[in-house]
Amino acid sequence: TQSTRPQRLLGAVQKNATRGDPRSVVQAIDQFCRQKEWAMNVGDEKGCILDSVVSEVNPATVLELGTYCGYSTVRIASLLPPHAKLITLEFNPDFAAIARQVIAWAGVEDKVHLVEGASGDWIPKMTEQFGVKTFDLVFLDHWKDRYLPDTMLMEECGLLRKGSILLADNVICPGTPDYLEYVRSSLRYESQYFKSHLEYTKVEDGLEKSVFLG
Ligand SMILES: O=C(NCCCOCn1ccc2cnccc21)c1cc(-c2ccc(F)cc2)cc(O)c1O
Ligand SMILES: [Mg+2]
Repeated sequence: TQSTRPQRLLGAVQKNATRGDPRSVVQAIDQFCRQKEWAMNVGDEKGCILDSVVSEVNPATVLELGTYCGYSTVRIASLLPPHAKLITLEFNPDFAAIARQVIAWAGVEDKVHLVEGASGDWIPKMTEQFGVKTFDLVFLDHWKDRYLPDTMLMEECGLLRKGSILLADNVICPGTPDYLEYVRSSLRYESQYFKSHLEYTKVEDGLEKSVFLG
């Protein structure tokens, strides 16, 4: 039977990356996606912007919406302080199964809690299920038409505090126009656009960083 792209990506990690070395896992995935098959990881160019935001925020609690194969999960987890927690949500069970193995290969499983399900169902349960009061950083990288409703849901559930950072991928390509309009016009957010490119291509894309003002 045919393998899937995530399965082939995992194979490239197991072949080319060193167990327990998150940076080598990131490099192996980027090499696979540049040389073999494109895949929707945040990628190396936007990944550097992600790294700088994570390092600046130095978060104790992180929520990632959209795990896919775990590329950004590994990038973020490798930069977290010792007792920090990263909760990552993945809707597709096949993607989640691959991501668990990529995360384990990188040796960051102790910092990561991968949850399978839909953001609309899980966001209201974050506090009771994981004991998280608020998130210091949220990385939005799931269905592009869910960025806005889920941001409003996080506000309603009290998961954002004064200073919480939202970092959104793909605000240009595929695009999240309603989300961009909201965070850029709302008096409750201070937003900044980081111009970049769609992973592994020359197409414009970028990350939007928005600080919740409370
Ligand atoms: O679609 C994308 N990502 C989302 C995956 C599903 O996410 C579903 N999903 C994951 C948790 C989760 C929780 N609740 C609901 C849905 C939930 C995505 C797409 C592209 C892209 C750009 C140009 C193209 F020509 C084709 C594709 C690039 C990206 O960087 C992306 O991130
Ligand atoms: Mg993305």
